[in-house]
Amino acid sequence: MQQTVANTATATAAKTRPVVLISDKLSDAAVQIFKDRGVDVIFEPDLGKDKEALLERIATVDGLAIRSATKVTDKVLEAAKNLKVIGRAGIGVDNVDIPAASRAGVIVMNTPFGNSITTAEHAIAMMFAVARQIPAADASTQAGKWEKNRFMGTELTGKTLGIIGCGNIGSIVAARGIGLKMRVIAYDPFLTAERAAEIGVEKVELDELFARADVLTLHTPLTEKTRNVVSRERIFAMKKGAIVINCARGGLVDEAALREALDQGHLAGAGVDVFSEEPAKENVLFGAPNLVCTPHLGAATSEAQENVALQVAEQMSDYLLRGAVSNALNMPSITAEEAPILTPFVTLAERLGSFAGQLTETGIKGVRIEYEGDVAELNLKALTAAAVTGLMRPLLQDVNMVSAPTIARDRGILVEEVRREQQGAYENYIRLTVISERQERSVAGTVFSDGKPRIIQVKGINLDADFAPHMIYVTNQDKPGFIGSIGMALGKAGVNIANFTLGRKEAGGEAICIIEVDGEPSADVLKTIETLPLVNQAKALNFTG
Ligand SMILES: NC(=O)C1=CN([C@@H]2O[C@H](COP(=O)(O)OP(=O)(O)OC[C@H]3O[C@@H](n4cnc5c(N)ncnc54)[C@H](O)[C@@H]3O)[C@@H](O)[C@H]2O)C=CC1
Ligand SMILES: O=C(O)C(=O)COP(=O)(O)O
Repeated sequence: MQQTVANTATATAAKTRPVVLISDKLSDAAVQIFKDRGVDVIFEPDLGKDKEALLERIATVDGLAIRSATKVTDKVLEAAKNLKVIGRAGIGVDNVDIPAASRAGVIVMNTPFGNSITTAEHAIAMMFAVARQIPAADASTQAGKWEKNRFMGTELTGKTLGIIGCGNIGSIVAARGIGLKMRVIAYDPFLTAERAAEIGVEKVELDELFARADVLTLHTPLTEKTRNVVSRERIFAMKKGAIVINCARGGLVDEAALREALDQGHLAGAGVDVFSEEPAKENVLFGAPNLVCTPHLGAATSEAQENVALQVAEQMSDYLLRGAVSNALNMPSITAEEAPILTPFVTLAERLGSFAGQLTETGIKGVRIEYEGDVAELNLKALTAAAVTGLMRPLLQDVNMVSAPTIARDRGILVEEVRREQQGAYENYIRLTVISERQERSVAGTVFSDGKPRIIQVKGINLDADFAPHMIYVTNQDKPGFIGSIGMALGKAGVNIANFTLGRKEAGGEAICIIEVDGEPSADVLKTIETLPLVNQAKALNFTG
């Protein structure tokens, strides 16, 4: 697909000047860059809010530059007959249906660092605004009330700042918190003990973070794993008088429960920049005591807006005019000449990484990728980047092949690459081993002559399976009755088995079973499998998008 996409873009450039539609409020700096580079621009800053008009305007353009107001749905992508690239001038891409974009052959790029300092500063500003009730005190003072006794605040020095999501923004917030003499604790499954020590935060589990934080601040992307992470139960498990700050995404918090906690005085206040529905003209939170709200202003400084606008215009122009790809979330960064040879191995490496990433729950210390046979002669940088991207993507929504190696390095994740001549029966063989705090887990694959990647080994156990959209990974004991019991359990739950693969260490020993199913298995189905007598573990694996 990479080559097709790249060629299409270059071909367009050869014929006519490509056209980019800007459907959100981007800095004028972007328009200038596009024009200077040879890209025509349609600048309609309010278009993102008008779904019907967007469907119409998107039909013929080559590129779409957006912020968070434009929702790029399946429907929008369907209407976009000529679209090659979507550029997000900012970080979060939860407003873009990336699997749908991939399916449509449209690259999605973002600007992963341009607004992170600004957003971290907003979180800190919100923390002070809430701790000292500044907006309410301001309104009261300007109303001539002089209510000196009404606005008793909270001192932040010595208090515990709990950070959920210690990536780019979270670690800047941590540094600022430490500067304010706060004790900083963080929950982030990708934060290693070494990285935590380096940035001066104490790594804790989620429940402990909720129990200890005086101020809780959120800095994770919105994914299916993070949605509602600040749940009712967790809000009420917080200390009385604690503060919640959300400058990440609205869907991370149970807004109704937060409202109740504020009304009851369980929480002393909250600072909310982002809402489950935006624009938030109405919200259950509005009117709650000591609630400070801003209309998604986290990235709203002229510095940050200039950064992201310039960057997105440069990246999009580079792609549309030269086929060069950077900061793409759904496409490896490789040249058009390399693409046809590398593509099947990039897919294999990314899927092996994703396989391991979906099974890893504790901090990752390192990853070793061994290449044997023909594949060892290729551009291993791209392949390793693809493997690391796959590994981190289950948790880091925004990771891509360009940023993955840097992110891994920043987080102290050691990436080891081993190149070998062919050793066994396979002409090409890639084995990926994840070294986590608790264990080592390896998965290996190959690309057959049909160009399709296959799983051929897990934890040293030979088997043979496709990377299917929905799979169940089971570890079990190799004893009679296992296949029957699992088949019965799935049948009873109405789950259709498309394929079933087994492998074992030795007769009667440790075994692995990979089941391809039609549709995503529910948590209940996985629980049922896990309670079967011979089963040790059952996990869902997903290879869509
Ligand atoms: N309010 C605003 O205007 C802005 C909001 N944002 C939001 O902030 C988010 C974070 O941005 P960055 O720090 O640049 O992203 P990042 O990718 O550098 O960091 C996100 C961190 O969250 C962690 N994480 C992932 N799943 C997790 C989970 N289940 N529990 C705990 N941690 C988890 C990741 O390991 C990672 O370290 C963005 O995705 C975006 O949604 C970003 C910019 C502006
Ligand atoms: O970059 C992000 O993730 C943001 O949330 C910023 O959103 P915005 O560009 O201000 O609509």
